[in-house]
Amino acid sequence: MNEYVLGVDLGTSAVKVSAMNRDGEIVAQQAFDYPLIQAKPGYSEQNPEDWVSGTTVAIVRLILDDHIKPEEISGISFSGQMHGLVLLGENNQVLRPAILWNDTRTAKQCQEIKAKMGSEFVDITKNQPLEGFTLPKMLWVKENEPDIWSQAKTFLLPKDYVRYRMTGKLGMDYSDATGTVLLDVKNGQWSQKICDVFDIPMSMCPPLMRSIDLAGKISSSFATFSGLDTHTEVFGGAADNAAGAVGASILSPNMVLSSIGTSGVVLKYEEDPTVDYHGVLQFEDHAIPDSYYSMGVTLAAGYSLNWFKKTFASDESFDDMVDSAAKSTVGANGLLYTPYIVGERAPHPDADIRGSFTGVDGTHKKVDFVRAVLEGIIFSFKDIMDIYDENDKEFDTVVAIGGGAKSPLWLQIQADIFNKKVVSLTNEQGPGMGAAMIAAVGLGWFKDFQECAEKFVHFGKTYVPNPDNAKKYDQLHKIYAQVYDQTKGISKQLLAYRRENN
Ligand SMILES: Nc1ncnc2c1ncn2[C@@H]1O[C@H](COP(=O)(O)OP(=O)(O)O)[C@@H](O)[C@H]1O
Ligand SMILES: O=C(CO)[C@@H](O)[C@H](O)COP(=O)(O)O
Repeated sequence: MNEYVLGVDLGTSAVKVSAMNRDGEIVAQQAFDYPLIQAKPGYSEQNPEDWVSGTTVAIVRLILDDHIKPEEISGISFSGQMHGLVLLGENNQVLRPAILWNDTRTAKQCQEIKAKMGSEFVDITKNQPLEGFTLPKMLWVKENEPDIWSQAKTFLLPKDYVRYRMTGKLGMDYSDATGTVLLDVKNGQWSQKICDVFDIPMSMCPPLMRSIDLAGKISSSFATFSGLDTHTEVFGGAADNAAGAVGASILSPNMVLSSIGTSGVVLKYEEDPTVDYHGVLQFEDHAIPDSYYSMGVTLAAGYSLNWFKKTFASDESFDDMVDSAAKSTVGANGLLYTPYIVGERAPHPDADIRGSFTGVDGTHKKVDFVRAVLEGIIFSFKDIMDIYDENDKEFDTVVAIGGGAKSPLWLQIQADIFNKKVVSLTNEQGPGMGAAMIAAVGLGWFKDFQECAEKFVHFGKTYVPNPDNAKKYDQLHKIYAQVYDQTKGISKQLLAYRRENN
């Protein structure tokens, strides 16, 4: 009999479910898109029911179209978009749309956290309070929607809600729990102190588990709904970036992950829990027991490209639009783009900054704009890599994952801007692969992630920096790095104008 694990990658644009066998081969994949609700500038929400139905449809298609037999699915695990607040009431019903990681409405609540707790907050959570994180979102609901807050009994993160609907069991894994900034990271427990200061009942915090822990089995109601079998074991899973790092075999400090999904992430495996990036980078529990990672996030990486395509190139395919950038030059003929179109997180935590094209010239063509967008996103990653350089963190290999890693041109741009070799995977689905690996290790198919990665992770082409291009990009990055300071005042004024006139 065949045996499979399913890796559920609950992204921001879509859910992708991969079925993998014991030899680490992807035997089938299905995806289902869902919308983002952006009612006001800075707002970003999704309906948790869309995640559940999207995941169910993808699983049903694996069973009906790809002929994966339910009795052959031994385990399921998850990679989940981080930080999104799902509030549940008395009967675990969803109380309002989920407020997502890229929603930046909580500047006031972040200030309140800083004012009330100062550096003690960073000591406990290993992170600064930033708009995207879960605690500020809870405080926003408490302040702005007191009727909803008064009904709230539990909070979950996106993939935890899907897991709950599959198993009937509430829980959250440590890698995602760090991103709530309610976790006392050193002690591996919800922080009583933070709950007390902000008057959040500890009872709202779900039980904690490790990524590889068994959360439960498929419930009979979800089995009826999806066609799955009730023997299938469901494991905790991880934050998408932790799962992506596992799926890209980032298992030692000499390797760095570059992920272009809706967001962009530069991530480094950390062995030492006392490392201090002064809150400029995030610091999280890993999916691998007793280990950590640091990362910097560009809020609008793939999102910038989606926005550009939707707005200026809706008649072209994604591949054609991205490939057209080869007709421009290194540096897009002197055009720079900053990807701050929904605000930014690292290295400029600023909800009010907005994007820009700088140097627009009468000779520029659409291909220059496409190229500037691709390059600007990677310049923002370079800003984060420079923080590792400043902290004497050495690494020699960058592994690229996410939808953006589908483009060979963009992978070469990464190698040239980072001036480091960039390795792709044979399949760009790092988070989905990581989710499947978590289930495989949870089931005991492998003794640890290292052994599992040897079977599951397959590196593809290596992109080596072109020295001439690297030199030009170094010069351009120095110009790019000035744009944030030069545009932040203007961005604030424009945002105030929009708020007054919307
Ligand atoms: N052919 C392509 N070439 C380069 N980038 C692409 C291509 N297709 C999609 N993308 C980018 O990939 C992003 C989606 O990546 P994905 O990892 O699936 O995101 P998420 O997990 O956030 O849903 C899109 O925002 C888009 O910008
Ligand atoms: O906020 C973060 C990490 O802190 C994001 O990386 C989200 O986890 C969403 O990821 P994608 O949908 O872009 O994969």
